[in-house]
Amino acid sequence: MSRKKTPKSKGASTPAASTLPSANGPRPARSGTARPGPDAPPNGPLQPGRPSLGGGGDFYDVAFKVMLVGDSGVGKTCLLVRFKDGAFLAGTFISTVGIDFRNKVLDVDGVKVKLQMWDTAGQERFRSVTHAYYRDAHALLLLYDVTNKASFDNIQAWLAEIHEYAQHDVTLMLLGNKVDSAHERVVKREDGEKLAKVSQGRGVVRGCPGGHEPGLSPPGHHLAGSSCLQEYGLPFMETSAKTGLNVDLAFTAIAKELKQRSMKTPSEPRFRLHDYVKREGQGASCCRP
Ligand SMILES: Nc1nc2c(ncn2[C@@H]2O[C@H](COP(=O)(O)OP(=O)(O)OP(=O)(O)O)[C@@H](O)[C@H]2O)c(=O)[nH]1
Ligand SMILES: [Mg+2]
Repeated sequence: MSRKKTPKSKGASTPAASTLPSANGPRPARSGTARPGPDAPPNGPLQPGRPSLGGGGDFYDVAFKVMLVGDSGVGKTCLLVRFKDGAFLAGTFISTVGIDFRNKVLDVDGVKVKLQMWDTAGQERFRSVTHAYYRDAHALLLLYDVTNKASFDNIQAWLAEIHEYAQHDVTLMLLGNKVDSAHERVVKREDGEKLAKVSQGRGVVRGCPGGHEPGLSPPGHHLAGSSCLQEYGLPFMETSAKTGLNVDLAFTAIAKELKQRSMKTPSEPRFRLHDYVKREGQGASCCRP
C-alpha cells in the first residue's frame, strides 16, 4: 500500500486552501466568503489512496471526509478544535461562516487514516453552501446541544436534509454536546438515545450479492435502493468539547468504521460501530437533570 503525505491543516479562521487534494477534491472557501463557486465546495470525494498535494506533512494510507453538522451554537467548531488541538475555545462565540476544515491523521490498527474534517456553519443562511458538500462526505457527525431544546428538536430536519443530500451509505453518528453544563441541561440522555434508536440510519450490509462493498464508492455509484442497504438506528453518544468527554472516541470510531469499510480483509472480524460506541462511550449518568 502506498504511503501518502498529508498537508498540515490551518486554524479555523484560515483554511489552507492550496494544500488540499486537488483533482476532483475539495477546496475550502475562505472563512467569511464561503459560497459555492470555483474555489468553494468539494465536488468530489476525498478518495482513499489519492495523493495529496502540497508541502510536507504526515504520511497516510487512506483518507476520508467527515462533516460536522447541526444548529448554530451546538459546538461543532469546538468539538473539532478539541479533537484536533486538545483545546477548548472558551469565551466569545464566533459563528462559523460558510465552511472550514481541519485534517488529522490517526493510527487505526497500524493503518494511517487521514480524516479531513469539514466544519459547517449551522446558520440557516449558509445552508445552500453546506448542501454542496454532503454528497462527498464519507461520514457525518450530527450534533445537538443538550442545553438547547430547539437544537434537539431540529435533528429531525437535519436528518431529512442528510437523507436528501448525502450518500445513502454515509456513516452517521448523533452527538449530544455540552454535557458538562449539567445545570443547564434540558435534553435528557434517554431522549437522545430514544431519538437515535428510532432515527433512520443507513448502512451497508456486508456480503452484498456480487461481493460488492458500496461503502466508499464515488458519488452516484452507491447502491441506492439496492438490497445491500439496511436501515437501523444511529450510533449515539454524549460529548463535551469543554472537558473532552467522548470527543476522541467519536472521531476514532468513525475512522475505524471507514477504514474497515475500505480495507476489510475476509479474515478480519467486522467492526461494529454501534457496539463500539456503546462499549467505549463514557456515560453521562452523572449529568441527568
Ligand atoms: N459548556 C460548553 N460550552 C461549549 C461546548 N462546546 C461549545 N461550547 C460553547 O458553545 C458556543 C458555540 O460553540 P461553537 O463550536 O462555535 O458552535 P458551532 O456549532 O460551531 O456554531 P456555528 O459555527 O454557528 O454553526 C461557544 O461559546 C462555545 O464556547 C461544550 O462542550 N461545553
Ligand atoms: Mg462553528
